[in-house]
Amino acid sequence: MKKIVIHQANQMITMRGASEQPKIGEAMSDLGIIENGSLAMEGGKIVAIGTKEEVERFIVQNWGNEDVEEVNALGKIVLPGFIDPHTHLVFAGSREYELEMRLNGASYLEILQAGGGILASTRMTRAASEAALVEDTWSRLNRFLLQGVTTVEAKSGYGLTLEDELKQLRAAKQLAQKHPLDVVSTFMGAHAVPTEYKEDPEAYIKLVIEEMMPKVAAENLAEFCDVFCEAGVFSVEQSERILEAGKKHGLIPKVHADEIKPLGGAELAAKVGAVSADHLLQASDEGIQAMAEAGVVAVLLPGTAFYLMAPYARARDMIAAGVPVALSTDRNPGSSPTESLQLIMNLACLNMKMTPAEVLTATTINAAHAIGRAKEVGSLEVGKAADVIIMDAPNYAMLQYNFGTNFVESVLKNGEFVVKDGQLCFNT
Ligand SMILES: N=CN[C@@H](CCC(=O)O)C(=O)O
Ligand SMILES: [Zn+2]
Repeated sequence: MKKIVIHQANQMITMRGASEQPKIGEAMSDLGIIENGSLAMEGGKIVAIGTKEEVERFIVQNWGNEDVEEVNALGKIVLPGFIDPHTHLVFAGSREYELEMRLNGASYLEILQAGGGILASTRMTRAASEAALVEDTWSRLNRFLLQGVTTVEAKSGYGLTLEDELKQLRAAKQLAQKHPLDVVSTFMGAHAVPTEYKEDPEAYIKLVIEEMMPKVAAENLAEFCDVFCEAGVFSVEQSERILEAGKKHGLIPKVHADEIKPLGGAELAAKVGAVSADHLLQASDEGIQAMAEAGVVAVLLPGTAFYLMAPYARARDMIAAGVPVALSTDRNPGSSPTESLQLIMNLACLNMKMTPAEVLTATTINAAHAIGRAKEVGSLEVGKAADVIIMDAPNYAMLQYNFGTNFVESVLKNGEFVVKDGQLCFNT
C-alpha cells in the first residue's frame, strides 16, 4: 500500500476534535494548528499526524525502510480537503443572458415566474442525455478539484419529471464512481413547480412524494431531500409535507430557507430536524435561535448574495447564537456560476465579517457535518480519509488577505495525488 509523508508544513491545519459535533461559537476559530507539522498516510487514510519529530518516530517504528514518497511542505500550509456542501452540479446549458436581464432590473423571482431561471435550465437538462450530463459536469468537478475541493454535494432539481430527476441523480452517481472527487447526492424534485403543473402545484407535489421519492430511495440515488421554500415556489406548509415524506424514505431533510423573502424556512428546518438550512439571507432572529437549539448547520452562500446583488446572511449573529456555520459555492447556472470556494471564503470574510479562521472551519469540518460526512472527512486526524491540500502560502491568513487567488499547489484524495503543481494528475 502506497505510503506518503508530508514533512514540515509551516502550519498543519488539522481541525481536530469536531468529528462528533460541528464547531460553534469560539470553537470555530480553533483550527488545531500544528506548527512545523507532518502527516503520514497509507492505504488512503491518515496514519500519523503531529510535529516533525512525532511523525518521524512513527515512521521509524512502523515503516522501517519501506518505500515512502516524501513531500516537503516547508514554507507552506497543509489542510483538509475542502468540502462544498451545497451545489446544483448536474445540469445542461447556461443562462448568461439572465445576467443582463437582472442588470436591467428584472428580479431573480420574476425571471423564474416568467418561465426562465430554474425552468430554463430544466428545459435544457430534460433535453440532454445522461451521458451528456456526465460529460458536462466532469469539467466542473475538475475545476472544483483544482480549487482544493475533494467532496461535493450535488442536488437534482433540473429534471422535474420522474425520468429526468432520476437521470440527473444517475449522472451524479456515475460521477461519484468515476471521478476522484466524492459526490454526495440530494433529491430536490421540489426545486420549482414545472410549467406543465403551473395551474396545479399540488398535483406536482403528489408526483414528487408518491412517484419520485420511492424510486429515488429504491435505487439508492440520494441521501438527502431538499426543498426551495420560497414565496411563489413552495410554501412552508408544502415544504414541511415534502420533507416529512422524504424522511419516511430515509431521506434526511435540508431546506433552501429564507433566501429572498423571510418565509420561516429556518424555523421549518429546526422543526423537521434538518441537517442544514441553506441561504438564510432573510432568516429571522427566531429562526436563528431555533436553528441553534436544534443544531441545524447554517450553510451560507455568499456567492449567491454577491451575484444576485442581495444583502448577505447575518453570519455574525448566527455564530453568536451558537449556530454551526458552513460555507458553499451554491454552484448552479443561475445564481452562482462559480466553482471557486476560495473566492466564496473571501466574500464571507469581507461581506459577512467571518474571520480567516472561521471561514476555514466553515469549509472543512462544519461543511462535512452539513452532509453527514464528518466522521470520514473534514479534518486531518488518524483514521480519516487522506484528503489533503498543500497550499503555497506561509500562513492561513494569507488566503483572505489576498482575494480571487488560487493558492492550491497539490491535492491528495484518499492518499493519492490528484493535483500536483497546480495541474490535474489523476487517471480514470
Ligand atoms: N434558489 C434556488 N436554487 C438555486 C438556484 C438555481 C438556479 O437559479 O438555477 C440556489 O440555491 O441559488
Ligand atoms: Zn441551492
